[in-house]
Amino acid sequence: MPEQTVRTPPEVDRVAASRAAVEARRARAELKNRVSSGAISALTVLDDAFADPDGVAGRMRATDFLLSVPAIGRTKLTRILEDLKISPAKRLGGLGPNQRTRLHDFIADRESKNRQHKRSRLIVLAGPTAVGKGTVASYIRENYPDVLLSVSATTRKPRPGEVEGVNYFFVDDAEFDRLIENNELLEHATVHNASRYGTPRGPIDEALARGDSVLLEIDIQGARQVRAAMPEATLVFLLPPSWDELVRRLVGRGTEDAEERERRLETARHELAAQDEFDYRVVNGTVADAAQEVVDLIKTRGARPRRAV
Ligand SMILES: Nc1nc2c(ncn2[C@@H]2O[C@H](COP(=O)(O)OP(=O)(O)O)[C@@H](O)[C@H]2O)c(=O)[nH]1
Ligand SMILES: Nc1ncnc2c1ncn2[C@@H]1O[C@H](COP(=O)(O)OP(=O)(O)O)[C@@H](O)[C@H]1O
Repeated sequence: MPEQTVRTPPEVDRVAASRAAVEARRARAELKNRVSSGAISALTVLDDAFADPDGVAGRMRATDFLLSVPAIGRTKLTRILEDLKISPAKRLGGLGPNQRTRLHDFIADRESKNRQHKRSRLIVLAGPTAVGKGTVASYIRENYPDVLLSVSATTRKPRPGEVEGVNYFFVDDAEFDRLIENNELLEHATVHNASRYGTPRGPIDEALARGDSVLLEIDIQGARQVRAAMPEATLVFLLPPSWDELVRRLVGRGTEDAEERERRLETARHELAAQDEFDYRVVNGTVADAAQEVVDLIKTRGARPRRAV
């Protein structure tokens, strides 16, 4: 029989205590990871800590807690602790009432700003036919690589030079139906009474989860659906400098015959009437200026909607 280690009671207590300490450290590390990955809100952790000072959250040090909050590093930490009048070694459960209030307000304010900040990350660019939506969107894709341009699915046939997966995902009617049935489109519409167009939901959800900005260049029916599905989206309406210039651009593009142009201009009159539903209006005078204005709106995170013109 193997020789057994006989432990005296105090030693048994010590082993158990050290196991418990290791387990508690592991639980605190796990909680820190969940806060830093955004899986759990820092405010929830704080509420838990104050409700149960001896629990996992309550035993967490103020320093470790703050460092797990996204975008707080060592440099900011020192200033924040000073402002909140909390000593670095303090555990959350051991904070006094005033310290609790200050820390709670600080985190609540931060989380509320972050929510606003996320709100303007999804930007919808819409406007009447031939105003230059496609041109401005392409300019943004080429010159502002940190803005992701959503690639729509469409049943229309590719034009010469258009690339699958860059300009559109070209699909047939059956595939478009399948995308709708599987709830894979954030919005979809039949545009100009012709082809169907839709925004794939997956890449947008992934980009927003990463914290990236996404631009959708879609028609007005689509913009309304996005607003209903994601009220936090920012809607931008692109305007022509004048009606005559809009007609010039439509004719100049040369992609529609006279009858189709008339039909589109008739639609454009209705579309222009929808501009007040949008958060911002941007005049497409020059492509570079309009693109810059749209990108500035993406970067003005959390700003309250204002009229650009
Ligand atoms: N609702 C919606 N409209 C889209 C989508 N993708 C493109 N559109 C719109 O469909 C219209 C036709 O686009 P396109 O076929 O490229 O032709 P264009 O009119 O010559 O630019 C434009 O008004 C686009 O804004 C989409 O995913 N959803
Ligand atoms: N700022 C601008 N100034 C002059 N022409 C423009 C401008 N923006 C776009 N265009 C031209 O107007 C036409 C329509 O633009 P397009 O991007 O196809 O419009 P939309 O996608 O809104 O239908 C194109 O020939 C394009 O080159």
